[in-house]
Parts: sequence; C-alpha cells; structure tokens
Amino acid sequence: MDKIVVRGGKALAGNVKLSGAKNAVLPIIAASILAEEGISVIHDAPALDDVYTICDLLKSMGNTVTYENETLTIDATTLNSVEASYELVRKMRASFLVMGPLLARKGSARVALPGGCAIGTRPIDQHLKGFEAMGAKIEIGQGFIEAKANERLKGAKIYLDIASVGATENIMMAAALAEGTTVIENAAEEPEIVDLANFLNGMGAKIRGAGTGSIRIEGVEKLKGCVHSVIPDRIEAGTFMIAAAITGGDVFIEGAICDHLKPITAKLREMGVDVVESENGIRVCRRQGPLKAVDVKTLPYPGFPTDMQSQMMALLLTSEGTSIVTETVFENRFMHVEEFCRMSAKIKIEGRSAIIEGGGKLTGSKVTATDLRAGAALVLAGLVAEGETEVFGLHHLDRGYVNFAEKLRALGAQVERVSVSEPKAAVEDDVRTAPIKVNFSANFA
Ligand SMILES: CC(=O)N[C@H]1[C@@H](OP(=O)(O)OP(=O)(O)OC[C@H]2O[C@@H](n3ccc(=O)[nH]c3=O)[C@H](O)[C@@H]2O)O[C@H](CO)[C@@H](O)[C@@H]1O
Ligand SMILES: C=C(OP(=O)(O)O)C(=O)O
Repeated sequence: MDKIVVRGGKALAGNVKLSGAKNAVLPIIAASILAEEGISVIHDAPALDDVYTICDLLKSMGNTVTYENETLTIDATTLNSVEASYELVRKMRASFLVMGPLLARKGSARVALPGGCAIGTRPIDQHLKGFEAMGAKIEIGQGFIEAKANERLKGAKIYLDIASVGATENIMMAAALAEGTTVIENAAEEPEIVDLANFLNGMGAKIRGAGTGSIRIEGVEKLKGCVHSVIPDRIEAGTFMIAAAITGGDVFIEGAICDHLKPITAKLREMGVDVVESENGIRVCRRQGPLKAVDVKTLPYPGFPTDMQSQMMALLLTSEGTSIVTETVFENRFMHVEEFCRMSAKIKIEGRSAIIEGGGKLTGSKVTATDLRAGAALVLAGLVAEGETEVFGLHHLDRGYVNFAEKLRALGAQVERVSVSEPKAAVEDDVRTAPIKVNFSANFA
C-alpha cells in the first residue's frame, strides 16, 4: 500500500500532458468484443488499474490482449466464453459493459451483478430495459444477470428514464449488431459516447447522433476490428486546471479539448481565474486576486461533471465566501467531506447540498480517499494546506489517474508517493470497491 505525501505552498507552473480518457477506453475495450474478424488496435490507452481489470476480463473470456506503449491490441476472434466473473466485475462496475456486446454477438451473456459502490447504489435497470426491448430475456439469480436472445436482437425504440452514460453505451453496442434500427431517446451526450460511436463506426457500425439526446443505430451483420485513438481525459484535464487555480499557478494542459471542458472553464472564470483556450490545449493563468465563491450543481453533460465535484470543492474551500455544491447525479457522493474536515475545512451537508465556508486555512493531516476523484481532491487540498498532508487509499486513485504524483511534481509540487504498510482492518473494510492490483507485465506476457 502506498500513500501520497504533499507539502503545501508551491504555485504550479509548466506543461502537463494528458492521458487517454478512462471513461472512453473502458467501453471501447468492451466494444472490441463485437469484432468477429480482424484485430482492434487502440492507441492512447491509459495505463490504469481499470484498464488492466477490463483487459483481464476480456482475457478470461478467451480474447487475446496485449498492451505496449499505451497501445492495446485485442483479437476477439478467439472469444469462447460469455461469462464475466464476480471476481472481476466486483473490482470495477464498468465490467458490466461487456453484456451488450456479448448478447449481440453470442446471443447470451452471464455477468455478475455489479452492485453498489462508494458513491451510490447505481442500478442497471435502464441497461436491462434496453436489452429487453431488443428481445432479450433477462434472469437474475445467484448474484448473476443472465441475458438470452433466442434469435438475433431486434432494433427498437428505447426511451431512457435517466440519461445514463453506461446504459446508452451498452445499448448502443448491442444495437450495432441487431437486426433493424434502434433509436435511443434521452441518450447521454458525454464526449466518451461520441468516442465509442466513432470506434464502432470504424468497426463497420452505422451510428448517427452520438453526442445528442437521440442516437440512431442501424444494425449490421458483422463488425471487424479497427484502429482507434482514445480522446484525452477531460476529468484529468479538469483536475489539473484546479491544481493550477488552487495554487495560483500557471499551467498549460496539453491535449485538452476545450469544448469538453466548458462547464469547468465557465466556473473557473466565474471565480476570477483566467483561462485561455487554444487548439492544442488549455492554459490556466497566474491569478491576480482572491478566488470568488460560486455555486455548483452537478448534471449530466454538458452540465458540470459529478466526476469533478470533489476537486471543485477543494478549490471552493480556498475562495472568499460561502459556496453551495449540489450533487444531483449520485446520491452518496459527499464521503470526501469528512476527510476535508480533517484538514480544518468548514463544510455542512444539507440533503444533496454541501455548504462550504471558504477562506479558512487548511491544515495538513492524514486523510483517506473515499473514491477515485476524492483521492485527487485531497491531494489538491494538500497543495495549499499548511504543513504536510498524507493521502491514503490510493487504490482508488490508481483506477483513474496515470502517474498523478509524478505529473504534479513535474509542475513543481512537493508531492511524493511512498510505500507504507496500512493497518489490515482498513484494507478489509474497503474490499467491496477496492480493485486488486494486478501485475501488469505478468498479465500481458
Ligand atoms: C466508466 C464510466 O464511464 N463511468 C462514468 C459513468 O458511470 P455510469 O455509466 O455508471 O453512470 P450513469 O450515467 O449510468 O449514472 C447516472 C445516474 O443514473 C443512475 N442509473 C444509471 C443506470 C441505470 O440503469 N439506472 C440508474 O438509475 C445512477 O445510479 C446514477 O445516479 O457516468 C457517470 C456520470 O457521469 C460518471 O460519474 C462515471 O465516471
Ligand atoms: C465514478 C467514476 O468511475 P466509475 O464509473 O468507473 O466508478 C469516476 O471516474 O469518477
């Protein structure tokens, strides 16, 4: 077990290069299962624990996977199982994204129930509703969801009750090989859905409207492997934008797609931060005055992302005045508040809102990441806290950030990652959401 040790007080400066987006690469890897012919080559695949986990899952189903220099090569012609085991699905909910591709290609899938996690219950009813509308029979028992289609899936009109990212992706993948046309209404509009649609279209799918609330998929008979580059990670970009703003630094975030970052850019500007957009990245400039308090409400894209809520909260702690952060996407995504309070933060929770008294001094402390973004947010708070902050629970952070401490250090932060032996009980308590670290070279040998 490792911890990150941060000493506050340095303004960050320089250039940071983004990795590929976790939330784009995971569904793309799942979609690669749809290829009955050819090999998929996925560039800019970030070296993250979640990527290793989904690759292990693909391998457990007979696919051939290799990873070198951030490029994944997936041969799904050797697929010989339609089962996703509890051991792998429990490490990462996104494993459930193999259900749509398996069902469409093989006519059946047996996937362990993904269950809840640290940020909420996260049901999958909208995914299942979509599969059923396409003709699948669903059975749930003994901790597994079994989906079966006696014949090829049929295109259908599916209205999602919630614009769910995962349900939109799972249904889009299943519909790519279905007979006839599927229309997903109230579809999620996240950039990662557009990236997945581009990958599927590269495989031979016929998808239009990804990135809008209405996606139209004309099913095709066969899909082939293709070559694709994953989009840069907008949440990693937003995290570094806040790292710059919180320290009053000047950082260029190379590779950032400004359009994907509009809600974050808008909030930073409202707070008095100068943000310069350009074609090859985004720059957060050295700030002149104090930060202003603002209110933030998380919403599906293009609203403010829930995956940036805790990092934004860290920034608001350093602003002048009172801010209100309202979380509308997940029902339990304020677990980091207690950890911030260990650092002398003044935050009160009222229902789905957190009321933040900004401007007080943050003090270095021992804290634990409660989910992956909370891990990053605690490090950000540590960058401006008085004294030393130690952040534990890094298995969360490793799911979604490549070399976080190293990237911050290259910008001048006093951050290091060190090995510690954590108390056994603390590790066991967290087993439901803790991804088990896999030996990368061993898994991809
Ligand atoms: C791997 C990945 O891409 N993860 C992202 C994805 O998660 P994920 O795809 O799981 O998130 P969803 O968009 O599905 O969830 C949004 C809300 O809808 C609810 N819901 C979802 C599906 C369903 O069938 N029924 C239902 O009620 C969820 O409980 C949640 O409250 O989008 C989230 C919201 O932007 C992000 O925080 C995650 O980082
Ligand atoms: C909640 C997140 O991811 P996941 O859906 O994979 O748990 C996240 O990336 O912040």
